[in-house]
Amino acid sequence: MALARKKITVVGAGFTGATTALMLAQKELGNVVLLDIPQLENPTKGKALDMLEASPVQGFDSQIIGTSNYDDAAGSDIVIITAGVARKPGMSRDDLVNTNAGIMRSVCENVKKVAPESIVIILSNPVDAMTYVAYKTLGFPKNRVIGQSGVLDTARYCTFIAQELNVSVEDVRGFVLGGHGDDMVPLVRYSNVGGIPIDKLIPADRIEAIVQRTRVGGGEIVNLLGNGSAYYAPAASLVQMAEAILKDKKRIIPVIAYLEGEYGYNDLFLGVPAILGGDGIEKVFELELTAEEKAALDKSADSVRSVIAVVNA
Ligand SMILES: NC(=O)C1=CN([C@@H]2O[C@H](COP(=O)(O)OP(=O)(O)OC[C@H]3O[C@@H](n4cnc5c(N)ncnc54)[C@H](O)[C@@H]3O)[C@@H](O)[C@H]2O)C=CC1
Ligand SMILES: O=C([O-])CC(=O)C(=O)O
Repeated sequence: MALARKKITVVGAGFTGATTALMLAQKELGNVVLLDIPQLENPTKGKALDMLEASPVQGFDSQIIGTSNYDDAAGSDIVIITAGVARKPGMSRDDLVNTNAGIMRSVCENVKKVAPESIVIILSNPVDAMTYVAYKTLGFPKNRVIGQSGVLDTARYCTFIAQELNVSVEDVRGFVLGGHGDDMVPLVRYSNVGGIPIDKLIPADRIEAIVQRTRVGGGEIVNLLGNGSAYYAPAASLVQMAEAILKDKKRIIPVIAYLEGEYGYNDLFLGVPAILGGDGIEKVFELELTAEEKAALDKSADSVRSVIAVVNA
């Protein structure tokens, strides 16, 4: 019996969605369906065909199709949602909430019909609140609705640490807790380079500068691009999450998870370290935090709660 390839649908064929589709195919994680609105059906088909035509050169055998028809997404193992508007200089992610909540609801109404068994990963901003909207609309169990922020925020943090020390990014470990906003919480105490705690390697004022740069890392790219937001590192982050699930790798990755009592929060989606495997979020880790770290996390949780209040109004 032939083993079937996995099927991954990427909703939203803009900068992040298209980049994600190509990276998924290059890694041969499955066949890819790239889906956008009917008005953009031809450009979406064109992007998908262009990617497919890279496959003989790069030697990957994943199929990629472009569509605006949810029937093509039927039976997807993973659905990645990037649909929505991106911010421009001068805007915060939270300014996108009303527009993107409407888009998220309509996308999820379709996803739950055609791919009721899928694991859904949300990228659209403000992502903690959009993951909440997706969860409420989909009605899927909490382990199958996951938001992306921590992989990206941690990647930025690790990039800056590696740059500071002029060492390989491969040896930098750390993670960022909390919401995907300017009060996210890079956890310095749990960060190391080659096993050496970073406070033994980098002076306190430079660590603080790295933490601050990480917090506004998305805005730094928005200001440089001028008309949109980051997409290469966000796409790479989505692909790492999809790979962990599709290969049941059981990686420990920071993800936006639904919390029911963890860290003292309820009915809230927030970035926390978790095991990501074949069942989606398989376990959330509740770390011991100092009073200062917990206060920072509370502040971040409050920000997310205030955006969720807007979508619940
Ligand atoms: N969570 C995170 O770490 C990150 C989140 N983002 C967010 O991801 C979202 C997408 O960003 P980009 O790809 O750069 O934007 P983009 O504007 O390039 O692409 C968005 C795409 O969504 C499509 N779309 C809109 N409504 C749709 C619907 N109902 N169904 C299907 N497709 C629909 C648009 O036609 C467009 O092609 C934004 O909200 C952005 O803020 C971006 C980077 C990182
Ligand atoms: O900054 C933005 O608007 C996009 C995003 O979430 C990021 O790059 O972290």
